[in-house]
Amino acid sequence: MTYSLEIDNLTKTYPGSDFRLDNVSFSIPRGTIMGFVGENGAGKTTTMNAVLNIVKKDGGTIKIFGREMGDKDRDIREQVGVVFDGANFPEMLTPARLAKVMAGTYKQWDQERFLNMTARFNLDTGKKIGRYSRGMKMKLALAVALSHRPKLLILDEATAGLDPIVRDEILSVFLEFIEDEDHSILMSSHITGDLEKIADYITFIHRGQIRLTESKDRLIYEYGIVRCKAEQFRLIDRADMMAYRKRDYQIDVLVNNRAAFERKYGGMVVDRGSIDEIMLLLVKGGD
Ligand SMILES: Nc1ncnc2c1ncn2[C@@H]1O[C@H](COP(=O)(O)OP(=O)(O)OP(=O)(O)O)[C@@H](O)[C@H]1O
Repeated sequence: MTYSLEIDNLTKTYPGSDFRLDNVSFSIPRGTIMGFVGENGAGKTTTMNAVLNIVKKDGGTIKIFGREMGDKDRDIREQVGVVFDGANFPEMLTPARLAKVMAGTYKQWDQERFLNMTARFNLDTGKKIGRYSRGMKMKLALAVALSHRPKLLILDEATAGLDPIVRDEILSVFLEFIEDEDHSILMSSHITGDLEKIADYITFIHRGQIRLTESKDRLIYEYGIVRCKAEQFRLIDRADMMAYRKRDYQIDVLVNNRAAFERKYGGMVVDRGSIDEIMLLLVKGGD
């Protein structure tokens, strides 16, 4: 399998902060979308910033298209499109002017694509960006990111605060983007329903540590949550639990093979878990 992005034992601390990105490792196969989820402050943006060389890593390796990126590697940098929450283009510019600036910045700038994308998103390219709504700014950021012909898109909360109709449009654009099997996406989102729709894999991060990377279909169709009473819980081998969480009247147990679990523990019912529920168990549960 070939990968667009390979992160291996990435570590990062900030001076004066007790947060630590702790040996973060995960990879994104070409042609796929990786959803990146975790609580506020878990380390998603720090990981993405390290990939982009915006923050300097303390240790580990990061390979984009098989190569480590140094400060001078403009060619790799150009192949990475970035959309961060609160994209801030100069407010006085119109998108038409902005496109001229971008055409001077990126060797591969594709003006026709930019015009197609802005038309598709109903963006008035003659209106100052300062007068754009938040959703329009996000769509503009995406149009810009896609117009320098990236192969990897890094999206940090790119659909946050957008209405469901705009989100749906944007998700379709992401799916079209990865139709080219050379293209991949790393996207963080607290809207896990969006990831359930389009991601191929999900990576869960908690307090700077990767808890799990798994295919979304396995998470939805093979993983499961057993909701059991204390006496049932005592019968379950620890090796069969990925995590568990004690609640008022029941204990939720995360298992990675629903069918095998039900065969082994006849009578215990295993529900499908949503990505939110699985995250809660991985984050709040014991194991
Ligand atoms: N420049 C910085 N200096 C010091 N600490 C920082 C800096 N940037 C981030 N942090 C800290 O690093 C931790 C991880 O932050 P990060 O932004 O990576 O989390 P996140 O998972 O993206 O969170 P969110 O979902 O809230 O966006 C937090 O505790 C944050 O306060």
